[in-house]
Amino acid sequence: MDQLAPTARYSPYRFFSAERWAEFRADTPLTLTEAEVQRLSSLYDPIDLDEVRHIYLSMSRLLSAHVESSQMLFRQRQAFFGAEEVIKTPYIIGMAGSVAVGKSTTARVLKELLARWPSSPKVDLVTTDGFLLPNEVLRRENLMERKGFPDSYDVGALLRFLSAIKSGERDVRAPLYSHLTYDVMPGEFITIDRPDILIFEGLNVLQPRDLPKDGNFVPFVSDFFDFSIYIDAEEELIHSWYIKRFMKLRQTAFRNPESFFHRYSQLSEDAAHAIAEGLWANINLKNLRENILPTRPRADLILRKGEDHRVVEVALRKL
Ligand SMILES: Nc1ncnc2c1ncn2[C@@H]1O[C@H](COP(=O)(O)OP(=O)(O)O)[C@@H](O)[C@H]1O
Ligand SMILES: CC(C)(COP(=O)(O)O)[C@@H](O)C(=O)NCCC(=O)O
Repeated sequence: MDQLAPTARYSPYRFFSAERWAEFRADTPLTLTEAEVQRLSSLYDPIDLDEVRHIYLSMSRLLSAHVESSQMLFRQRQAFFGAEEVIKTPYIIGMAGSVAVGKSTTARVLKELLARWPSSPKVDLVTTDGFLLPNEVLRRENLMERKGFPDSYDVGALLRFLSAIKSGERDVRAPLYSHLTYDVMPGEFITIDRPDILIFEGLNVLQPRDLPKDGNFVPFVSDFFDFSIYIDAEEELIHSWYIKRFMKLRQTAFRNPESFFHRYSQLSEDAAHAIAEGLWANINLKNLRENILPTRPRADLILRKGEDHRVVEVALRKL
């Protein structure tokens, strides 16, 4: 597929090799140990301390500057409004990218790094899978083959959640999803209580939608973001990561009789491989091409991963 760097003369981005990007770390201290990084990395998306040092510390330093400037703006607005109350709301970082590109690991590592800034901000992480419609509804609406597509989410609930967070509400609940049952978990929630920073991660978080003709306010999910990150890689690489992960899961998580995919652990290697290829081609690749990749140019920062899951190029939107 395409390279990140554009052929067109104007691009809203500046592009950096991983080596160049690493230099922007400056004096940002490394606050994670190898053991902590291993705990945060998922079995299927390896990351090591070197990658944290080279890619994540510069990212942490950049985000620190952005968060600080938004806090300064908040104080100035407070001074501007005088006696009027101004509510301090969480700084929201949106994170998008394909299935199997490694969003969860990036989000978890980033969360830990941000929480270890000297100011010790409260950082929370929410994934959008909890906002998927329950399988019962997806089946009824013939959407099981579209799990992860924009129409498989309860977009209203998602927007209500972000709107409550941005209004500074306390104890806002987000529903949870289980990869074991392949379904949302009825009655299970994570409660978000006015964090300083919220990382909001999911396939479609940069998705726009049709604008209502009547001029009423219908927000995009990304309207609530202060900063957005897209995790990118060549289509063929993500494909291979998805298949490898599926084949590993077959020997681990799918062995659990309660796993939705348990039957695939009983199949021959070839038959399971064919199932994984089908899921990739019919659901995840389609979703990547139709809905996810088109949102890439909306991100403030793009991390492009290479062969061994390492970031090889970074694109940062010019201000
Ligand atoms: N069928 C599954 N069983 C167990 N865990 C899974 C399954 N599918 C995905 N996961 C885990 O769920 C998380 C999210 O996966 P995914 O949506 O593909 O995004 P990403 O790979 O970008 O983090 C990952 O940590 C992944 O390892
Ligand atoms: C649950 C997901 C839709 C990801 O959801 P997200 O947190 O990005 O909203 C995805 O991991 C998934 O399970 N996709 C369905 C196709 C498949 O089984 O690969």
